[in-house]
Amino acid sequence: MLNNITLGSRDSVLAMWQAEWVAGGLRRAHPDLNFHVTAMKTKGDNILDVALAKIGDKGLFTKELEVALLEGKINLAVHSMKDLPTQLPDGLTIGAVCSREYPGDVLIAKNNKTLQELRPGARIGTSSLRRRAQLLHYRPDLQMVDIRGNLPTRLRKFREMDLDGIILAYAGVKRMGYENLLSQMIPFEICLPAVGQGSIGIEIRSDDDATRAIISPLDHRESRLAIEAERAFMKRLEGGCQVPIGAYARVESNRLSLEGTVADLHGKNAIRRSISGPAENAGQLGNQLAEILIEMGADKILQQARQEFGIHE
Ligand SMILES: NCc1[nH]cc(CCC(=O)O)c1CC(=O)O
Repeated sequence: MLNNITLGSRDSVLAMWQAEWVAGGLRRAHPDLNFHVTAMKTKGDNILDVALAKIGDKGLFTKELEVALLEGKINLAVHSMKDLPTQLPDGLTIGAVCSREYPGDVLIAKNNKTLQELRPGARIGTSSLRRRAQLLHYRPDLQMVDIRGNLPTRLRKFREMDLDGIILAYAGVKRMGYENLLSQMIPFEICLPAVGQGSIGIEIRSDDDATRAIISPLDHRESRLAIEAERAFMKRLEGGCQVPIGAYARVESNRLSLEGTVADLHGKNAIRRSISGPAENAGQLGNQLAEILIEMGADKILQQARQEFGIHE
């Protein structure tokens, strides 16, 4: 009988918040079982001086957890869905996708300015190629500055480097209790989120039916299908989390609508289309939307981005 369950998490404050949130949900669902969170460092946490896109390794924030999972040291791994590569190692699977937080990006800016109000040539901190590409498409005059690190570090750099603003995921800002710092919820028309952004996923061993059953109360069907569509879209485009791809899927009344974009790093070209269909065809819809974008030249934009930033997939 499985009654002591170990959850693995990265050791960042946000990751630990998320893991404790999952543990809390599991404790409410199973008052008779014991859950505890164990933290570990990942490669992405250790290498802080290199731009993320240049490290060029899928699973930067997940691999150590996956090894622990495969070795049986933990029963499940809690991840930000957006950090989880589309291709999981053999023997592992996503056992549950939790109810999604608002998935959009936000601006934290000096004097609470919006993107529109920023001074010409304003310096904006982000290490994400997706944010960079879409923001430059909206405001080509902006100067994008690479800042890495976890949320507290990025906020510190925002102040220390005297940046005009930084772009973050709303979900992280909310979970860390920084909502009072928000200057703008960036409209989806300007910036589509990263695939899976705002959702917490639980990874398990594929053959571990006991853990799968234990976590099933935390699975949220609409979020799971939406993210399945987004991940299929990204997989077809062969993008990791560090390519200029954005996507946002929603499920309403069992219909799924998906919007996706591929943008070049200078903001000159941005291809953006949407698709909708029955929610149970989530994966197929994601794949189809990717095909449409490829037809329009998305693969050329991505190829160029990979060359320019030396991304090795
Ligand atoms: N890139 C790191 C990361 N991974 C997940 C989140 C936010 C939480 C989420 O998407 O669920 C963040 C912070 C950010 O991008 O601002």
